[in-house]
Amino acid sequence: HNFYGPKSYPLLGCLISFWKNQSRLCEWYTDLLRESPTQTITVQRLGAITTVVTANPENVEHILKTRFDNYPKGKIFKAILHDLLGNGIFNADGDLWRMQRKIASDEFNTKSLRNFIVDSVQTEITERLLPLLLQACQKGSFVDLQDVLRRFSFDNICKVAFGMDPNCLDLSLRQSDFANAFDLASHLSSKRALSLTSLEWRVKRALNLGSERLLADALRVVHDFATEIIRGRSAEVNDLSPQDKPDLLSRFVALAKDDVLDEQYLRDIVVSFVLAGRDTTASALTWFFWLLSSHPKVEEAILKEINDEYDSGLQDSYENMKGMQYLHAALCESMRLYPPVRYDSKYALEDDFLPDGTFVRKGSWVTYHPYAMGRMDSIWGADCMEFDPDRWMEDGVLVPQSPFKFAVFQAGARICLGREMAFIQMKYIAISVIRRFRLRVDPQHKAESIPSLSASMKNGLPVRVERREASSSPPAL
Ligand code: HEM
Repeated sequence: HNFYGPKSYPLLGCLISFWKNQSRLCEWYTDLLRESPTQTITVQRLGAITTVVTANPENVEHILKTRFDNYPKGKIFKAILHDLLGNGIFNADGDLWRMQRKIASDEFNTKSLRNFIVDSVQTEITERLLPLLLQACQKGSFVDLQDVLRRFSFDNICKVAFGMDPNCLDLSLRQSDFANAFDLASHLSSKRALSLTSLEWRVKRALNLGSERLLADALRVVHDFATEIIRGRSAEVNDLSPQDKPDLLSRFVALAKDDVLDEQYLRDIVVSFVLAGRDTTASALTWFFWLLSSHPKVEEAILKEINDEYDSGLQDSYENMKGMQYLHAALCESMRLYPPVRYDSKYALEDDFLPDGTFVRKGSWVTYHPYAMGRMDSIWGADCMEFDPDRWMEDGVLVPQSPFKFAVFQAGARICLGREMAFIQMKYIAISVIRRFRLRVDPQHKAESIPSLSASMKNGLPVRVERREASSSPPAL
């Protein structure tokens, strides 16, 4: 059977090259996956669980769809996020996951939730984002676009998940305790994954020491806050209808009238949504605006599409936004090269063979790697490193790619539930900003990502905001 991987030694495995490449793990895996004949490698090193990493679409389909039941999140991953998420959808497997998935995907398919998402995004844009950018434009100072986008998506996901507005994008206000605690709790929870062994954080947790003590304090703030909102909402339960209380929590509360979902379970579900929906869209848009700043032709083509669509009459409507296929292609193209979730690991319950012949031993990790997949000639052709939205277009129409090839939102049964919401948010922001402003990235800025699971830009993205002249539609703020 197939076995490719980094240079390894008896006992140590690939420990030495792993340490050498620690600051560039994604790039290192990408190089190794390119060299492997089937774009799959097996990584073994002292002290770590064996991991099969793949950038092969057939293998990805096998893991995420064909043998879905053999590749759950697994106990180790669940333990890391359990204090924050409990059994919420993002952290559950089996029947617990299936039940939440069914309810949540039914709700995500309703028109009323979609309208609510559109309204929340539009309000956040007109009342906070555009005034903030206009002010930066008048002052002529740099603004950290990544920070602005993160605040935007936190406000927005809280409104959609909880029906609550933390008002993070209003920089004149003190950041809410909930937002601070949520930031800290998610940061410290994911840091657990970087511990050498889970024993390290488990001992600290048992003794309430260091980062684990900080985490416990932050979790208390997050959970108390969420519980308070849930109690308030449950008291109103009889008056709830999707029209006047359209957020996700209210929908789950309405379904929990017969005690199917208890208070803690409701809390885990909504907190899961906040975690899943907060930094991903902000990360996608940060890299998108950074790429646009060095690809003026793409920016012009997007602006033309926007102006054509607006000239056709329908202002700021969902249909207008949906119609913009080149913009959609440009966003996909940007996430192909800079996926917000760079890699994602599953746990093998039983021995298995992947379609390319790679053996997976029971108890190992299996990682699919969207970042490396976007950089494979075998998938996207020799020009795979170029940012070219046209590769998604045929005769002016967007041609979607297989989700097993473009696995940025995962694929199969657990495909991201928020992808439509993410596109609504990204497209509205892109349209509103590009129509009115030109963002100039600080020429001194070096775009580097922080070596972590999510693709944040190190030191943010400093941009200067300029008013766009002579656009066919004036910048009404
Ligand atoms: C560009 C933006 C986004 C990207 C690239 C993205 C990507 C992903 C990925 C890779 C997963 C799989 C994670 C895993 O199972 O380990 C996922 C799951 C999920 N995402 Fe997203 N996401 C985005 C935006 C959102 C938003 C805005 C929401 C909020 C509604 C959301 C809600 C979820 C949920 C609830 C899951 C768990 C689904 C399940 O396990 O059944 N995502 N997303």
